[in-house]
Amino acid sequence: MPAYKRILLKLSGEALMGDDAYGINRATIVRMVREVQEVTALGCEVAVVIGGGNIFRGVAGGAVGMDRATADYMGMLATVMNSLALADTMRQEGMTARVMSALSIDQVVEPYVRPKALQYLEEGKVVVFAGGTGNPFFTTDTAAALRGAEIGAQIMLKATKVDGVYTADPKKDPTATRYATLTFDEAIGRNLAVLDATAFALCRDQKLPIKVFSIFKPGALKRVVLGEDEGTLVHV
Ligand SMILES: Nc1ncnc2c1ncn2[C@@H]1O[C@H](COP(=O)(O)OP(=O)(O)OP(=O)(O)O)[C@@H](O)[C@H]1O
Ligand SMILES: O=c1ccn([C@@H]2O[C@H](COP(=O)(O)O)[C@@H](O)[C@H]2O)c(=O)[nH]1
Repeated sequence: MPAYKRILLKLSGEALMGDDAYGINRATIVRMVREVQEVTALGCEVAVVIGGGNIFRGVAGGAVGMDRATADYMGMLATVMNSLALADTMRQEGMTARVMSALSIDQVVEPYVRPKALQYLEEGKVVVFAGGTGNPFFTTDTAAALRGAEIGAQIMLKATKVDGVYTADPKKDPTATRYATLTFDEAIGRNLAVLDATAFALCRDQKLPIKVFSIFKPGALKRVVLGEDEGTLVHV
């Protein structure tokens, strides 16, 4: 039995590169989709937000010298590309997925309409929310928190490149240690940058817990959904 009826899963865009330098690695996206399929098979309703870090970030090197808002819109378009790739891979794996975008690109993708998203979830379809929040100066972590709250998800799951929340960035500080649990106020107060502060604050205010775990660990998503000990829980 899944521990949650409905989840919002935030997938790392950057992880989609696999061992490549850029873009979408085929084997990696298929592996991610199969992990999602495992939890839909448990009867869990799944909504997904995927980042754009494998293609473009408004604050990264490729955007140097650009107007920030323009660069951010490019980043949001990158998330639309990743979302389309994800939904197409789901289709190939026998799943039914719908992409809904916060940015209006009618020829390419359906617009985000909350009641329609809720209907899809109730029908057992996976909903992929594309285009972030639709606003510059935000991130897909904040989009995940926002959509998670809107759809009444019981938890936001951040599947990322590290296996939890650490006392400092474990990629920069090898002495950092992992928390099993911590509060939103601790995460914000200690400037723990595994999610941005806006996302932490929104989840705190909406009482939407977050689980951070590794996207690279086979079976980790299923273990989280089954309520087993995996990653770090951030709570009120
Ligand atoms: N205190 C911390 N604990 C854990 N990770 C941290 C911490 N501080 C910084 N990080 C870094 O945050 C990263 C995860 O956040 P980020 O949103 O950038 O990645 P992502 O999940 O790949 O997102 P995207 O979808 O944008 O590509 C980790 O890879 C880790 O290096
Ligand atoms: O609501 C949003 C979401 C994202 N962006 C821009 O897209 C890129 C990619 O998203 P990541 O969360 O970093 O994967 C981000 O760097 C922003 O430039 C945005 O503007 N608004």
